[in-house]
Amino acid sequence: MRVSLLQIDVDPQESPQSRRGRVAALVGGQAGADLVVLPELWPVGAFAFDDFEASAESRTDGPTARAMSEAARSAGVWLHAGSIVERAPDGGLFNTSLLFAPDGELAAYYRKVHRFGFDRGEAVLMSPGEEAVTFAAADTVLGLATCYDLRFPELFRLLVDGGAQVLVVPAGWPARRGAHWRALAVARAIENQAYVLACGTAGTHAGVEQNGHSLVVAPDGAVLAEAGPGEEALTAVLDLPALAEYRESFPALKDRRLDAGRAQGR
Ligand SMILES: NC(=O)CCC(=O)C(=O)O
Repeated sequence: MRVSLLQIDVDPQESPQSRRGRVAALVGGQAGADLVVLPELWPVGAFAFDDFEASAESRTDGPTARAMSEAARSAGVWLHAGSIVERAPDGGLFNTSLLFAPDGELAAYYRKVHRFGFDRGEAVLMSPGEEAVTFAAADTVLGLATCYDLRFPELFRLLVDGGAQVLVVPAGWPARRGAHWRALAVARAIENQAYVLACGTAGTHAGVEQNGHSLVVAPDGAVLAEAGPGEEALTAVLDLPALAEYRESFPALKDRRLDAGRAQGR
């Protein structure tokens, strides 16, 4: 399975409309990949909180959904189009990832469960998603998560219980916590014996330097590919039969003790 992670530079000088056109062309350049992945909130910037309201769009027929549906169709690829600020029919905002099939259909969407910002930004401007989402695509099962979700291993367990073999994590991760990004992506791969595709943004927006350093991590924690800090297309080949063999030969997931009680204070 050939994957391409497009680590997009979110430059506030570039309009979302212009960036959408540029990203669509970049997706077009990945024809032949089985899955192309984009980062979190790349049309607006994950930290551009002041612009969330104005950039909110429909997940079915907003400008990003339409452009990415057409990009997936013309390249003939599965496209995880990163996330958008979704305006829900009731007016609420969500940080919503979109997965398009090679015919351009919106096959699945995931609303970020863990909102970042504590008492500001996304955490107060957006509503939380309530569901873990897995989806069979490109001859595997994808598990969907977004950025800050990386810090919550229990979400990833739900994805693995749902059959996920490839965990797709679009992000807008700040450079100042780059060490956490790498450690968490590798840990989620090892503990879940799954591939992790962690696709971040590049550049600086809203005064927050982005980490870049998108990662493709194998189920044993080996980093198969890592981007630099700038805009880049990162490619890798995932060996899905080897993943199944690895889970058989090192069956740690089967040793989970879901029956064990909570820790007791003594
Ligand atoms: N966009 C985000 O979710 C940022 C997460 C982050 O900065 C962190 O977990 O650290």
